[in-house]
Amino acid sequence: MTQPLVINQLYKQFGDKTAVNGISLDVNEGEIYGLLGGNGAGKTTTMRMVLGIIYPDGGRIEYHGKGYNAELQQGMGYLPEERGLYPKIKVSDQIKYLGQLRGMKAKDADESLKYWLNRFGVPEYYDKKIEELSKGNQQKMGFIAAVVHRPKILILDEAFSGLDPVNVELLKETVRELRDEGTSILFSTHRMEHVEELCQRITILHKSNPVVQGDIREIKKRYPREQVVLHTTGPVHGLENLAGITKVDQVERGYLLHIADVAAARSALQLAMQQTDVEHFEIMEPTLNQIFIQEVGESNE
Ligand SMILES: Nc1ncnc2c1ncn2[C@@H]1O[C@H](COP(=O)(O)OP(=O)(O)OP(=O)(O)O)[C@@H](O)[C@H]1O
Repeated sequence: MTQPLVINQLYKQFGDKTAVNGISLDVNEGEIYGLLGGNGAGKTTTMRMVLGIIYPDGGRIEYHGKGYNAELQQGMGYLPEERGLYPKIKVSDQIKYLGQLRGMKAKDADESLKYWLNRFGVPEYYDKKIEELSKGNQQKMGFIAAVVHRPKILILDEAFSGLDPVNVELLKETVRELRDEGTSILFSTHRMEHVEELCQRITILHKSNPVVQGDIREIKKRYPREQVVLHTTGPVHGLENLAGITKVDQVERGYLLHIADVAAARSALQLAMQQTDVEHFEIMEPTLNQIFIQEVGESNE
């Protein structure tokens, strides 16, 4: 079976600025693929090339094994980072029109729009103009515009920006459902916790270059474990004097230790057991946030 989306050595230059410098990745059917990077790293440019809005200067994109063709638009959906809907036009007129542009019959577009408005608990927005809605609700309408025609490939650029926590959960659930129905989703965000929850594979871009790529669990194994959680019933004295312990933070139920090596974790555990009962001991995996900051510590622009 051919993959829905394969990007091979994609390259884009604006004047003398290289915006994307040789990115390759592929998205499977029923996958949410994370595209990460600081401001100006090249995420939106990559997405716009996938959508055929701008042309690559080098490299190739294949959709189900074929190059770009106009019909593809019917099978793709896009939620842009900046709001893409017209403020003065009614939600229903606008989204039904977009659905029809992507090959839907007027009746089907109408039914689909009503389904999504109900799904998000806002059927009354059907007759509202975009400018009458709050920023977060405009974002939800943008999401509906991206999925109204049930695209096979969905491009979400900062999909959760401007949403309150309840709406973030609602949208996350919806994105997972679309994935489970087989949609291939390319997902960009600055929020690492969303990536940890939704994506299995990622690419981190830094200054236009892919710097980290692959399965999140495999990526984490490549980074040293530098923190230890130690929960105890009583105090532990002398942790800061052990070799290899670089910092001791007191936390609610014990300590968070910063370690230089695993031997330091072992000696901390031994010391704690000599003095009190140990309730919990864990050598922590690095978080994606820590990996991101390590790789993209320096700003892009
Ligand atoms: N149309 C354009 N003309 C000139 N330069 C551009 C254009 N579009 C993007 N760039 C430049 O290309 C680089 C990558 O921009 P891009 O918007 O892809 O980054 P991004 O990773 O999406 O950033 P952000 O997280 O801030 O949205 C930036 O330096 C940007 O200024």
